[in-house]
Amino acid sequence: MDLDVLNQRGIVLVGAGRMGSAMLEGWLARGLQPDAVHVIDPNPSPALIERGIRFNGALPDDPAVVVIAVKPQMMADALPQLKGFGNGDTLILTVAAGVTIAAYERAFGASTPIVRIMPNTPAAIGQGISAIIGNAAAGPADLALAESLMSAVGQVVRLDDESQMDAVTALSGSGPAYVFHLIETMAAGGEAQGLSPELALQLARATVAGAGQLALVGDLPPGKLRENVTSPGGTTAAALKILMDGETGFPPLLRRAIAAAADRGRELGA
Ligand SMILES: NC(=O)c1ccc[n+]([C@@H]2O[C@H](COP(=O)([O-])OP(=O)(O)OC[C@H]3O[C@@H](n4cnc5c(N)ncnc54)[C@H](O)[C@@H]3O)[C@@H](O)[C@H]2O)c1
Ligand code: PRO
Repeated sequence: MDLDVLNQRGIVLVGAGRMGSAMLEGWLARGLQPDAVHVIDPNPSPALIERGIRFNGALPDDPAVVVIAVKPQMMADALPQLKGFGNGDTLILTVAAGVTIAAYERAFGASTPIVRIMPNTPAAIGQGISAIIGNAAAGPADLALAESLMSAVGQVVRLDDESQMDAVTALSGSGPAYVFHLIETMAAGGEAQGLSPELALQLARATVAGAGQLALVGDLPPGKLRENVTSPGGTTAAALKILMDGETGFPPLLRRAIAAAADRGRELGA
């Protein structure tokens, strides 16, 4: 990633909580200079302060990028102080769920380049995936800069239309939580069969991580990987009969869960 423009002009991060810090860790690891980073956050993390990042101080007049990573519910408090970064050369990036590009254009002005991003927390270890979409004022160089920043912390996909963002949020933005819950519930299932909590958790974690890695790096689609585990008439088939049930299994359950998350995204943006 070419960080020269960020190291020269500076980057402002508004909100350094779980998602803001996860991205910042990835950028620092790839050569972003701590003294080029200006964080606005009323509750700065001591770990970040120790890195030499500037907190809640004077901001550069013309930073290359402003990254907004506050909760959607805090947006009305956070945006007014940033208005001065609008209608210039500063690229506005935002990771907030639900909040639409139109809302940022109202705050910054429609000629401001704005890119909406939906990342996820595996960004903290460089294994995230982010979807990006820009407004009309965001040109190819703006999108390239947004893509370059987010590819420092994982994969990046470009969306065709902002209307896809709530579905993306429901799938990959919130998705790590579903997987962590899968680990919890698989471990609980192992415990119910007599394993100790520690052993059940170790087995569940390694199984989900290993299966995830296999699905990511190999050429085989997940359905084929599933078949490769499933001996006819064997143990896996007995479990999948329950999990793949069209009425009570994963398919209707995850369809409902992802729909609920997407609906909530639409509500947050309304
Ligand atoms: N956590 C995730 O998995 C995830 C994934 C994708 C997108 N997001 C989006 O990222 C954003 C942040 O979520 P999070 O989980 O990091 O939340 P968080 O609560 O961990 O972090 C938010 C941070 O914003 C700070 N803050 C509050 N008001 C502020 C203000 N007026 N100005 C500056 N900073 C302020 C808080 O002190 C906190 O550190 C949300 O909009 C969320 O939709 C989160
Ligand atoms: N975390 C945020 C939320 O729960 C957005 C995606 C993941 O709203």
